[in-house]
Amino acid sequence: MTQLSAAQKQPAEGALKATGSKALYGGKSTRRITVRDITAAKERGEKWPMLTAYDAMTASVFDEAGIPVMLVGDSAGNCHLGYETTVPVTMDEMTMLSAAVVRGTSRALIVGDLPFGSYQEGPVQALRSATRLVKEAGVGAVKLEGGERSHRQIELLVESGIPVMAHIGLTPQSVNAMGYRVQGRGEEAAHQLLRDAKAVQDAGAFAVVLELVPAELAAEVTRTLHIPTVGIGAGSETDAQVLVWTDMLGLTGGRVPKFVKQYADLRRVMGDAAKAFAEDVVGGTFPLEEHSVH
Ligand SMILES: Nc1nc(=O)c2c([nH]1)NC[C@@H]1CN(c3ccc(C(=O)N[C@@H](CCC(=O)O)C(=O)O)cc3)CN21
Ligand SMILES: CC(C)C(=O)C(=O)O
Ligand SMILES: [Mg+2]
Repeated sequence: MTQLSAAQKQPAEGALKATGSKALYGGKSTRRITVRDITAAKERGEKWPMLTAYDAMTASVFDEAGIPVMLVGDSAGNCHLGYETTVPVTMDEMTMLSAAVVRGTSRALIVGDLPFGSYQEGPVQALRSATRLVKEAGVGAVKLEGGERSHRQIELLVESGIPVMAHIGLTPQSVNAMGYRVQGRGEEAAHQLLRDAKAVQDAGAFAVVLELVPAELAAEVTRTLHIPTVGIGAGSETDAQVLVWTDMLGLTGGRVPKFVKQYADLRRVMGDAAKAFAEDVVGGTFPLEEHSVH
């Protein structure tokens, strides 16, 4: 591993000065972050990062790096479990993965994604599913897709004491109906997105993901709402940014959406390491005396 520079070991002094010791990223608190901390960050005008995580080990790396919010995304379907889409992911799978991420972290707020089919029947089904993630996995909040169409679900969860992150724009669980297309282009679609954003805020969501919407529209939604917006393919003006961890670290096989920035090439690092191990075994150079017991 290369040595981290001093600048990489801790956030820039400027960032700390601007945000103070309460900052979600770079702040000094070691207790677990809550949705109230997220609300306070919007009041301070602070931007924050979110990453997905699907297992305890990866989550512990991001927790130690100071990532304040982790999403156990149903993107686990295609990024962790080998499905084509997020559609087949079950509550049993999300509960198991979410529990692992909670166990691997001590500081990050963990948000559990409600999978397709676990809340569409109505508010009561949504409450039953969300309760499972809270009680069995220990998540601090849940996320579900849909704006106006999901407002009754959001209302009941919030009334019941479960913080909800909403998700509008491109909603991948509806891939069979909408495809993976940019949402909110054109006047009518832009107005619908604004209505969806207001609906989830009015229903009590503490934050809202905006996926694959024009940057100008995402900026308008961010200015209009008092809850934070979390962008993915939604430009630079949202309060927070989220990426799928296997995309941003170069582990995802195949095509990656164009809004992803790749910060490492783990696929190559891991592939090279596997080949080096295989060559050592075949060539008899592993194990050596130092790896042996007598
Ligand atoms: N690995 C991965 N990363 C993701 O971000 C992700 C998933 N999987 N699975 C669930 C959804 C699906 N997502 C996707 C998938 C594809 C595009 C995509 O191909 N978009 C086109 C733009 C299409 C248009 O212009 O309308 C692109 O070129 O990025 C976008 C989001 C985002 N989510
Ligand atoms: C991309 C984010 C917002 C998501 O819903 C997921 O990873 O499942
Ligand atoms: Mg999701």
